[in-house]
Amino acid sequence: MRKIIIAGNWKMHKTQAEALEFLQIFKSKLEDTDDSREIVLCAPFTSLSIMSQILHGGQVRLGAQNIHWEKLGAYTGEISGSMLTELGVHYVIVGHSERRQYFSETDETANLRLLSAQRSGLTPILCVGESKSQRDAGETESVIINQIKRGMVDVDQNNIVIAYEPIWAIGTGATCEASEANRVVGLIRQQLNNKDVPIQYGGSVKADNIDELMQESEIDGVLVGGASLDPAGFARIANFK
Ligand SMILES: O=C[C@H](O)COP(=O)(O)O
Repeated sequence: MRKIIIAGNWKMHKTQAEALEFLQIFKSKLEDTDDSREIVLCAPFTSLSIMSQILHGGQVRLGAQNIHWEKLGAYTGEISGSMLTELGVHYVIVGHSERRQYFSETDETANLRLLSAQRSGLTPILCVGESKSQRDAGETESVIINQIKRGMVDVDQNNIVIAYEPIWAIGTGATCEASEANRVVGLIRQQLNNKDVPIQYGGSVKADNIDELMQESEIDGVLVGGASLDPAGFARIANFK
C-alpha cells in the first residue's frame, strides 16, 4: 500500500517562538491515525532543532527546505545532509519552483541534491510542475516528463516522494481541478519503475479542498504552503477524511 504524506512547507515563515506556538495548538488538534498516514512539517533551518526536541518520536516528522550536494566545504549559505540528520530531520524538499525561479535551481542541481539527501539517509520530496504559459502551450506533459527524467538520474526510487505542483496554482488560490491533478500525477507514475512512490499534489491546498483531492486514486498526499501556517487549519488538512 502506498504511504499518504501530508506535508506543510512553511517557506520563509515563523521564528522559533512562532514555531513553538504553532506546535502547541497543532498537536492538540491532530487526530491519531495509523502508520499509513505521515504528517511532515518542513520548517526553516532555524526552527528545526527546537521542533525536533518537541516532536521527537511522535506522529509528526520534520522536513527541511534545502540540502547541498557536498558533505561540507566553502558553500556559504548552504546546508549539508549530516547537519540535517543530526537534528532529527527525515525529509527535505528539493527542486521547488521557488528555488528554480529565484535561486537558479535546475533539474541537474535538483538531481545532485536528491542524491545527496539519499546518501544522508533523508527522504527527498522532489517538486515538479509546469508554468501557466507552458500549460497554455500544451506543454504540461513534456515539461513534467523532462523534469522527472533529468531530475531522477541514478535516484533510488524506494526512498523518494514526488510533489506535482503546477506553478500557476501555487499561492494563487487557483487550485488545479482534483481530476486534472490526478491525471498528471498518474502520468508521473507512468514514468517511474517503482509504482509505489508516494506522489503528492501541491498548489493552493486548503481545508475546504483537501477531502476532494484525497479521494482521487493517484494522489498520495499534499504539499501545503500558505494553509500550513495556521495550526488549526493545517490540522484539519492532516485529519482529512
Ligand atoms: O510547497 C508548497 C507549494 O508551493 C504550495 O504553496 P500554496 O499551498 O501556498 O499554494
